[in-house]
Amino acid sequence: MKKITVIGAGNVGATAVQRMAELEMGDLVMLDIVEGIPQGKALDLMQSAPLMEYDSHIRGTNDYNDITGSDVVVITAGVPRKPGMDRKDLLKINSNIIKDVCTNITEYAPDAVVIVVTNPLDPMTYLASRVLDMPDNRVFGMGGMLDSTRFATFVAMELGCSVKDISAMVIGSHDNLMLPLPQYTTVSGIPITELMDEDTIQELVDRTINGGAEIVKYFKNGSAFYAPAASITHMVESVIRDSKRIMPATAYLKGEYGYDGVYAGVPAKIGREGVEDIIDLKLSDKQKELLTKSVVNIQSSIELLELE
Ligand SMILES: NC(=O)c1ccc[n+]([C@@H]2O[C@H](COP(=O)([O-])OP(=O)(O)OC[C@H]3O[C@@H](n4cnc5c(N)ncnc54)[C@H](O)[C@@H]3O)[C@@H](O)[C@H]2O)c1
Ligand SMILES: O=C(O)C[C@H](O)C(=O)O
Repeated sequence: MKKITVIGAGNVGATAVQRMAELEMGDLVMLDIVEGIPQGKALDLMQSAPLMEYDSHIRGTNDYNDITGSDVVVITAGVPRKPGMDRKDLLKINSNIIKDVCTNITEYAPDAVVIVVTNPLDPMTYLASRVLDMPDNRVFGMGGMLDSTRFATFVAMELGCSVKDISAMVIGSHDNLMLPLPQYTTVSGIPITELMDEDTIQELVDRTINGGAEIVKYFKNGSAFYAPAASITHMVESVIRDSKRIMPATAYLKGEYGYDGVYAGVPAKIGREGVEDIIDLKLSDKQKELLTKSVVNIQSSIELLELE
């Protein structure tokens, strides 16, 4: 059995653990700073196993000793935004949490592949990679995966077709400057540019960009977690099964798309080693311009990080 740890037993973390247990992806450890919460949620999930028929063991803990030997560690620890806030408003508070969590991962699970989920996603992934002191390919973020599943959902709603035939691609930052790519978003191989007019596509693009805020507005006191947990599960599965699936990931760029030394969302091959390859897509001039804005925005957040 593989060992998967999720740090943060809140909405996203606990839902991801539930999804991964139900798929029997491995034995799971759920760690949180609050005493009792991970233990109680883990026990509750274990008591679902006879009915849902999974043999994954789930341990809830506050002790980093329990993450030793993890193959994958997912970081969901952190504060979610409330209506009226940007993800960027969480930079300071969540930086401190990422530093604490990553210092412990370095000590207790130095061989794991680490997937960052905490917002603001792109600078938090950069920060995690600096604290973790691991090869850059073993640290990446989940953001574009969620944005792409949202885009796919809206395309299916618009066309009245099955979501199963849709493959969507969103790159760039996981914020208002993300870049949904219609020419690489297909229905059974047919680009949506062949199936809808420009105005309709733009409406779906705008809804995707505002997808997180749309949910925050409903909840009032937190953010999305079902689709984020599904996105985490999809990425972790590709690592633990070494499936080498290609999906959007917040990866460390070393010249790809013309950028160096920054984390941003790009299509990547995900396997046992983490990010095993990055696909350099051909973009239109307008898309290149928008990607630059997105990356410059990530860089400006990185500059605000207090790195030793
Ligand atoms: N990247 C994405 O696509 C994406 C999607 C959804 C949510 N998020 C982000 O994920 C984070 C978590 O969201 P949520 O809805 O689960 O929030 P939540 O408040 O439900 O859960 C967060 C958990 O983190 C724990 N925590 C805080 N500090 C900790 C520490 N130092 N060590 C261990 N645990 C700690 C809290 O006790 C809490 O249980 C937020 O920052 C949110 O913005 C990102
Ligand atoms: O919107 C948020 O703050 C949470 C997450 O990044 C999302 O896109 O749902």
